[in-house]
Amino acid sequence: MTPSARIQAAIDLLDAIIASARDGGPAADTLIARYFKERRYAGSRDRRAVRNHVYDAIRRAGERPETGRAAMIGLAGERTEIAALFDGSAHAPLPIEPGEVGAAAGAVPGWIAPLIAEPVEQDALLGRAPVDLRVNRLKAEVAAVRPLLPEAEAVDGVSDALRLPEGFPVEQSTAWKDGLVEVQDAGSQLIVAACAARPGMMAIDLCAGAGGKTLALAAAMQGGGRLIAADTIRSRLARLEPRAQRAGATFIETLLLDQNHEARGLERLTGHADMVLVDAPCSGTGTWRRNPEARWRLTPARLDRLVAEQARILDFAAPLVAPGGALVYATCALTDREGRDQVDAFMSRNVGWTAEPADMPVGRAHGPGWLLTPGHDGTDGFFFARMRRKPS
Ligand SMILES: C[S@@+](CC[C@H](N)C(=O)[O-])C[C@H]1O[C@@H](n2cnc3c(N)ncnc32)[C@H](O)[C@@H]1O
Repeated sequence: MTPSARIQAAIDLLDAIIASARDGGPAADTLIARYFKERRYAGSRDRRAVRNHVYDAIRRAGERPETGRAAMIGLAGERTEIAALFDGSAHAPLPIEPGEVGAAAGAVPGWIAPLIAEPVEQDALLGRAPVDLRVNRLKAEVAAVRPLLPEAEAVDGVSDALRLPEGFPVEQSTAWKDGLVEVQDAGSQLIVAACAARPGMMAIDLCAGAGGKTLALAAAMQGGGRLIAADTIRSRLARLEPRAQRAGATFIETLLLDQNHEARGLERLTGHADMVLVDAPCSGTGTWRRNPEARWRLTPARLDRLVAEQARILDFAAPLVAPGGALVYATCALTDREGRDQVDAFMSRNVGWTAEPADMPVGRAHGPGWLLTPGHDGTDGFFFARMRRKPS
């Protein structure tokens, strides 16, 4: 492909990504993979260049652009080498018309900017994310893994974390294939640390998904005790099984819950858990550096629905906790409605709970909980809080 044809390919892809964000379709990565599957003539350098153009244009535009061409013209306004490729040659975009305007630059959609927690550095939400690993203590110590991944660096304040450069193909490494490491953001690892899981505990990961945090809880429990991974989506829980096998975490039980009838499936566990983790569905504000087009999908109505669902999940999670046990609430969102205010509202709806300060070497206190942000901590963005149920 010529450099100009790569720009046109990026424009075509951006059109598909914009429509998909508007209509709730597949993620940008899926669309890019499909696009190149149908265009075998594109070599690896073409793919890399097109992908970079697409993500540069997505990162640059806080609001969802009208068209892919507008998104790329916006980028061209800041990069003359891209502007020069709108040359009208074969397979190239038509020249930029005088007065043709590109998409506006910005980090965050205007409607959500004022809702993001006050200390968050909004520009850093769209930076590039490294590949963080968690050393799986069920199989290895950090010191034993380091020589296997010499490119990896330690992460201050997160004992089992190693950090690799963006895009490092860790899944091709022996350490990953043998289950010595899992890909997991250092911030997620700190949430699991806040759960203070220990061998012999009865722990429930209530929104387990494919089990990223379940596996870390299993390692903290050293395979001893009872660990239940629950979710409402069967396909997500199914992805946990092979990961657990690879990690040697074979004591995990999975529990498929019926959406809106969760309490029924959880009834026999009432009052039994030493720790319940609610890693709630959320706006994903804190992971925009990994999925930058996700900010074009979010709407005020969707945020309202998420906030209501988080409150509902907290309310059916709380009765599971034994007296003296802990409820840990976490989101990868940075709006106060989903974090600080959600926990404050839970505490005012329920008596007999105390918020425990996290006091970690990374992050900062925020209301009843703890905030991690890309700008301040170099992790994905998270809010989490640990609430202790009064002993009986
Ligand atoms: C943020 S994701 C969890 C990520 C996962 N804990 C990890 O570390 O990889 C939120 C999960 O909550 C699940 N979920 C949504 N509504 C739920 C509900 N009512 N009860 C239980 N899980 C729910 C979603 O299916 C999704 O897998």
